[in-house]
Amino acid sequence: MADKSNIVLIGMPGAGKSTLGIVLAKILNKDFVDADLLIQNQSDKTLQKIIDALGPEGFIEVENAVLSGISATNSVISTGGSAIYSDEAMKHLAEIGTIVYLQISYDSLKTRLGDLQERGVVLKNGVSMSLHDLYDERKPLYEKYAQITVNVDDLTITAAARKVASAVE
Ligand SMILES: Nc1ncnc2c1ncn2[C@@H]1O[C@H](COP(=O)(O)OP(=O)(O)OP(=O)(O)O)[C@@H](O)[C@H]1O
Ligand SMILES: O=C(O)C1=C[C@@H](O)[C@@H](O)[C@H](O)C1
Ligand SMILES: [Mg+2]
Repeated sequence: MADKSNIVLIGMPGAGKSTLGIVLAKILNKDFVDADLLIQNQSDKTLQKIIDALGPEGFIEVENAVLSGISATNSVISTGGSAIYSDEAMKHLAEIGTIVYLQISYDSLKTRLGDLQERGVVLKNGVSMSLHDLYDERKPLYEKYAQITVNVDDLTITAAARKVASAVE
């Protein structure tokens, strides 16, 4: 049987998966894996360079392959915001851990993210896609894969990490 000792964080870009993830790992006495850094390591390129070179669909293929190959145990795994576009990867992550959706409102997304173009976000329908379009497109996908949902609007990183820890313990 697969080891389900991992906590896998999903959610909108800027929801705090990376920032909160490491705090959560300390609270839960787990290791920490940032999937974005695995993608960079395995491609030897920055995320933005991969997106620029391969386009959104190409980046999603690379992300799918890297996430599907994760074999971590007893870790908090922070995914990138676009992980939910890869069904194979999400199924693998559900087999090796509990999927926790860090939910934020559209207003929080807007405040956290700033400029979409600067942030290196995957815009599947091209650069004309607004932040609102992105939120509406992704929200049902995060909900589809979530096993536990934790709203982290208006919480500090530490308070949000404690709330997630209580939800999973
Ligand atoms: N609870 C919070 N309160 C205030 N700011 C936050 C909070 N969580 C994250 N931030 C800030 O939002 C920004 C994005 O956070 P972070 O990089 O952790 O997001 P992410 O979910 O990992 O995004 P991505 O999907 O792009 O990897 C950072 O500047 C971070 O400091
Ligand atoms: O939400 C997104 O589209 C992304 C978020 C980042 O974490 C990276 O995975 C990448 O820049 C794409
Ligand atoms: Mg991150």
